Amino acid sequence: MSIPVIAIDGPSASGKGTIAAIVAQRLGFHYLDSGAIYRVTAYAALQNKIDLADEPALVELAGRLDLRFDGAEVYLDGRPVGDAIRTEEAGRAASTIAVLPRLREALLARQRAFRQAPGLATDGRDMGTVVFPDAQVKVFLTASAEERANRRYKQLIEKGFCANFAQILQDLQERDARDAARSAAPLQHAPDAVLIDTTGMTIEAVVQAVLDLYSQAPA
Ligand SMILES: Nc1ncnc2c1ncn2[C@@H]1O[C@H](COP(=O)(O)OP(=O)(O)OP(=O)(O)O)[C@@H](O)[C@H]1O
Ligand SMILES: Nc1ccn([C@H]2C[C@H](O)[C@@H](COP(=O)(O)O)O2)c(=O)n1
Repeated sequence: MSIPVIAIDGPSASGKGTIAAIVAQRLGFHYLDSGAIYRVTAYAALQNKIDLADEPALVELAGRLDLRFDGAEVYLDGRPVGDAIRTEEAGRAASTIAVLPRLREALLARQRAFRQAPGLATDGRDMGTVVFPDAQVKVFLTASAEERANRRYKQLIEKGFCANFAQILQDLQERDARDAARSAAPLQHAPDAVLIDTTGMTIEAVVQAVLDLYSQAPA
């Protein structure tokens, strides 16, 4: 029997990471924030003065990245990167390199290594379509662009960042458009993923909906 995977994909600030992390905690599963891998790769590229369009250099960098995850913290070369990868600029840089097919391929094994007993809950853009196509539960999580921008605004303010609602809404729409338009593993609602529109839903209600899907999924 294969190790169960709950794959949650969807656009920016739809709540994928929040929901996947809580689901993982409730089930005692491992958790993978695949976006953090793209974010920290872009961060490392900028630190190493690598052009974000230079695919061969990025592939080489991805192969030698020393990454460690501990809860919500990501360590690069043994040092915590903290909120430096959580800004909208870092999200844009991650989305920029994420269009490159050979880079995506170079990051696949790193993501699949998170599939360990007793199970994995993960979030991203291609978790159910490319990285774990045999996932037991596939969810496409979304919410209206305004609601997502509002959630991101509050999240940034809580973290002590400056935030402008109109700018966030524009950034988020641009990032989603780029993620959906690329030819390699685009953001999409795949036919075998259950759509959950979380507009107006509480976090707990969304968590429960995903847990219900898991309990109904064939073993
Ligand atoms: N159903 C919900 N209702 C209200 N707020 C929510 C809900 N789900 C998530 N949030 C809040 O929205 C914010 C964004 O959520 P989160 O970071 O999980 O989104 P994401 O989809 O993983 O974003 P990204 O892909 O850009 O990293 C968080 O502050 C989270 O607490
Ligand atoms: N599976 C994934 C995860 C992330 N990306 C890219 C595209 C996103 O805009 C960017 C940041 O992700 P986030 O942290 O906001 O989830 O990384 C991807 O292409 N595939």
